[in-house]
Amino acid sequence: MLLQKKQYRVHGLTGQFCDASRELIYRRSIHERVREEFSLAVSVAASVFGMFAIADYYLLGFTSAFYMLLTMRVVVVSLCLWVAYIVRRGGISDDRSWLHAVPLWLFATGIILIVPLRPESLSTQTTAVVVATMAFCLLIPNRLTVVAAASLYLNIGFLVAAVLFAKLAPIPTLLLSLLLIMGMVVGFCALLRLEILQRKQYALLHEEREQNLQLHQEIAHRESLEEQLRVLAERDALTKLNNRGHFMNVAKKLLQRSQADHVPFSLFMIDVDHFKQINDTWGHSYGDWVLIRVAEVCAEALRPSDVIGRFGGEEFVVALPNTSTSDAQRVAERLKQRVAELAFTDEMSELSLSVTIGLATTNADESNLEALIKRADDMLYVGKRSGRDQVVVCRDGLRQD
Ligand SMILES: Nc1nc2c(ncn2[C@@H]2O[C@H](COP(=O)(O)OP(=O)(O)OP(=O)(O)O)[C@@H](O)[C@H]2O)c(=O)[nH]1
Repeated sequence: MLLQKKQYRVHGLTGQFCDASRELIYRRSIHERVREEFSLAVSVAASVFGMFAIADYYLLGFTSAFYMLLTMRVVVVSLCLWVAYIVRRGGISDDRSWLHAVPLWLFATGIILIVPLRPESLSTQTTAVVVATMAFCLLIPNRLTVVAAASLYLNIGFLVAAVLFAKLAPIPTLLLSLLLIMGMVVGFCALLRLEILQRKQYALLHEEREQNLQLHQEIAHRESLEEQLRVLAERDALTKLNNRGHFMNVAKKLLQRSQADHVPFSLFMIDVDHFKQINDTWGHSYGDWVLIRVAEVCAEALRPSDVIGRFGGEEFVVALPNTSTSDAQRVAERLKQRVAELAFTDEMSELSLSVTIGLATTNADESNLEALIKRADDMLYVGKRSGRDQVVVCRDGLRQD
């Protein structure tokens, strides 16, 4: 934050960002607006400057001084309109920003040149110089240094011309100097304040944007952490199936729903046969891999509404809401078949894998998940004792295989 504040510090005299790269970025961001405003301001000022040819005519008539003034006005107006056109068409790139100064120096020169040709109208011209100084400051956006230099040239040039050609006495010269200085100071301060305010506004907007961005990143990071924590809390690290605790929570809700809807709810326990031998023969990591493959095959063979979890070790549990015993038995047989068909390569190619499944379905008013698991587990035990690789079904406390 401190670093950002430093980036957005504005210089008290130039009204620009102290950080040159920040100033460049700022200028680029307002480039389009400045281009249009500059072009419009120069076009309007050129038209007004040209219109004063009427005043020249009334003061001088068709004299040589009038024609000289007219020529000067035509040159200034044409050049200014040309620059305004260039700016509007192609814009001013950063390396050609001096083009902003050209119309100001042209106007200034034009106004100064009026003094030797119309020295008697000095008071009117003094007003014009003050107005022009203000116009430079207020109508030329974001170019404080350019404007300050051009204003200085206009005012000093005008004062010198007034002394030389209008033969101004020392006291009126002093008064005129004070008036011009006042005009320059007021114009400069107004522009400086405008520049500083604009940059502060820009800095605030950017700081707010950056803070918003950081906030969004923080929220996304927290959401991803929460998701990771949730996965850790609910998933089994090895098989990525629901862990026992999460399975129990979900299965309990499903069982309650089935009871409320008066539909059957089946559950089976799956145990990999002779799994210890797999570990002993190929090692623990191969055993892990077998568990992962069994978990994948089982999960793939189930409906989206069924829920599977790892109960512990090489034992899995499946809840089948709205499923009768006969339907659940078909699913169990299918699972057993899929596991048996699992193909292992290389070192484990000789492995013939089988599972024993104990199946139980709820009685009419049964809502105790633990009791259902116990019955399925009992059937699993029966299956293990009677040769493994089979599905053993229990309904209403009776065994059916
Ligand atoms: N690789 C691996 N082995 C595990 C994991 N959890 C439990 N086991 C092993 O699984 C084996 C289970 O052995 P037993 O309970 O005797 O069962 P079994 O060998 O499958 O025999 P039956 O179930 O009677 O067919 C044990 O050796 C455990 O160490 C695990 O996450 N990874």
